[in-house]
Amino acid sequence: MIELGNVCKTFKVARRNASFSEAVRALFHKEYDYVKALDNVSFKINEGEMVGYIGPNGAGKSSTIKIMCGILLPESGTCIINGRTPWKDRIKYVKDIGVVFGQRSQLWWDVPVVDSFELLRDIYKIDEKIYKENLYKLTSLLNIETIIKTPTRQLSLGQRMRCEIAASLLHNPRILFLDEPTIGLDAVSKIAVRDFISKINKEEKTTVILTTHDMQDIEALTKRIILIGKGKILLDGDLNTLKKQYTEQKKITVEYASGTLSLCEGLTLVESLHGRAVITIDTNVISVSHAIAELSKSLEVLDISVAGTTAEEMVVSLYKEYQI
Ligand SMILES: Nc1ncnc2c1ncn2[C@@H]1O[C@H](COP(=O)(O)OP(=O)(O)OP(=O)(O)O)[C@@H](O)[C@H]1O
Repeated sequence: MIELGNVCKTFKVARRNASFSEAVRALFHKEYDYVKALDNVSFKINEGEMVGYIGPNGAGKSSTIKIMCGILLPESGTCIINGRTPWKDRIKYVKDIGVVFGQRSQLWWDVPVVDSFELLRDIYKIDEKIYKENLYKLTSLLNIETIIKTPTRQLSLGQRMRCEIAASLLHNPRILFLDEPTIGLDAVSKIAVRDFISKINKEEKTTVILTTHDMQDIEALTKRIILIGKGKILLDGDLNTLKKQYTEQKKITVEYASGTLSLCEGLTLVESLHGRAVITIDTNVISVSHAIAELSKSLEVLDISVAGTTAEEMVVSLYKEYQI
């Protein structure tokens, strides 16, 4: 169980001066700005849940993850994870968590990946039998058996990311923090990483907290999302409910043999060409079934498809509404 209560974090940043004279003055008298990265952040995550932690650039996602990992201290608030405060019981606590920062590596750069794994086995004091079992399971599931003998620096991004994920799970952590794990990966690698995350959440009941800007990751993996903006938690809820709530428009594509397109209130034509029309429906004005009935009155319809709301569209609406 993860429980954060009113966590606040402010960074003190030396002010950059625009002019040369100001820069010289700053040598003798430094001025600072204060950036409120987290402003009373509170949430609870149950064991075995997979949660998407989303927000625009600079919202405070990585700062929250760093606090939950125990590598950043908040100035106030509480953070209790599996009964421990991350930055206090460090040695015991790290055995419970696995971390992947998509933009940083936890593998030693110049040595073969398997040597990094061996070092992690020593650091976490993983029992030999468990280590061997996990190494076999993770390398085969992530399809990295042949590449772990290669030094990290010679791996492609997708290969390295799969090795990073294996490294984070060698010690059987109950919680996995993933900060942009699919950043920069091609479509095939993204799907492989997503499938694996989904598998360990379902089969091992590992709690997963995922931050990403890739809404396809969110759509594929999480039921619940927590939205942070300007350091504040703005929303916490079920992805499908939010999708319905935050997107009033649906897109409908009609293919027809004959007739004249006539649009009633709530319908807007996006494009029309050779018996095929794309129309948006404002579901606040007219329901999808009524819209289809109305269109069928004036057209000999061959085929109709309604596109569901994507998480991407929902996020655009959310960011607009919260002005973040
Ligand atoms: N070490 C630091 N020193 C000073 N300011 C920092 C530091 N780390 C983060 N910040 C500031 O805190 C705020 C939150 O940053 P954070 O990295 O948590 O955002 P984020 O949501 O992870 O962003 P992104 O999606 O761009 O990675 C930003 O305004 C950032 O500039």
